[in-house]
Amino acid sequence: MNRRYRSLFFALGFVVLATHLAYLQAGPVMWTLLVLQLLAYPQLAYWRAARAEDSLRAEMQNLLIDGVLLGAWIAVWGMPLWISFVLFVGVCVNVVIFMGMPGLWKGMAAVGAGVAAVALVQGLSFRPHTELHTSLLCIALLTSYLLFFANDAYRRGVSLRESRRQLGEQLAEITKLQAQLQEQAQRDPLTGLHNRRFLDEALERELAACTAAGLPLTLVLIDIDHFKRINDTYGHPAGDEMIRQLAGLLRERVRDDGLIACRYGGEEFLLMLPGTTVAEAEALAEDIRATFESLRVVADGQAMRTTLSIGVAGFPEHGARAQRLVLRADHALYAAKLRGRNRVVVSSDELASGRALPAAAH
Ligand SMILES: Nc1nc2c(ncn2[C@@H]2O[C@H](COP(=O)(O)OP(=O)(O)OP(=O)(O)O)[C@@H](O)[C@H]2O)c(=O)[nH]1
Repeated sequence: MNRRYRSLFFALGFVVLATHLAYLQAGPVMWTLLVLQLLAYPQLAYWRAARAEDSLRAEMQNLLIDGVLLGAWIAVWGMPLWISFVLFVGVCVNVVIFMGMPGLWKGMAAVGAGVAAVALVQGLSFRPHTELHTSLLCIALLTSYLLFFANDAYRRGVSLRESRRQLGEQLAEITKLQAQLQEQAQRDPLTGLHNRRFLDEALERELAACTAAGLPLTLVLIDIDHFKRINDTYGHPAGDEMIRQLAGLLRERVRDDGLIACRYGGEEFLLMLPGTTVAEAEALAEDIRATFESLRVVADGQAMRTTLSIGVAGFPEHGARAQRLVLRADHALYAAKLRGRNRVVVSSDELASGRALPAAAH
């Protein structure tokens, strides 16, 4: 990951340090070592990190090895001021970039270790002078080094902002899809009405709200009469069309806020009417029944007609719990079927106990 920078700046450093070696009139051994250090070593360091199991960890170690080696060079040359400064700052900037401030101490220790190693072997000398052109090249090298990193930080910042923007967009898309999925999970695909799962939750919620507000809530359970016969006579797609037509009619009648029409089962629909009394709901149910009775449903060129049986039960008269209310509406619907269909029946205590049902119902 650091190969480009290390190779580039060691190569530039070679130009700078070569001028100092020329000034020192260094022999071939020193030149060979410098070539190995500045031109061959970066490739070796990359090779080592690339082959390591944990490349990042190996590269961190490479940074410290850089520090030790450059520290040794500083000591070998008698600590020429500008060169020492540039190499020391270079090592420190590198370790801070890759390890943060805790890395600074490690970097300084590495340079110190290089200096100490040379001091042990050959003792320390102090020759701070560099030629003017070497000093100027040092300044240029350090400046370009820092500018390179600054530009890199800028580019990383830009790409980070771009990634954040893309992530934000993806998150918004996911949130939208989640909302769509949730909505679909609560809808019946044939009619687009809410499904039973949605209603079961909504009913608990609305019942609690109506109880707290002292408002009535009425359920209207609607079932298509002789629907099996419709399917058998006209075909299943025609039956579907009839279900859709009834759904359309119900949707039209419960357009007000808070009133909900749902497909409760195959050919069974439930209206939840918060704030509506049993008498109001009964009138609405009667209107729906009469409208549907006169409706000619056309599917595949065939006109069909049938009727609805409807049961009505309301809070607080017929119960205070959701399940109880649905059961009471179901009993009333059952009574409507038994009394000859095509009618609206309101729940009563007799119906709930089974006393008001014809013998066939027992
Ligand atoms: N076309 C169609 N038919 C359905 C759908 N869901 C349920 N059904 C059919 O609805 C019919 C309901 O039949 P039954 O429960 O016997 O009721 P019914 O024939 O209406 O008789 P009553 O309710 O007593 O008047 C069954 O034949 C189901 O196959 C659907 O989505 N589309």
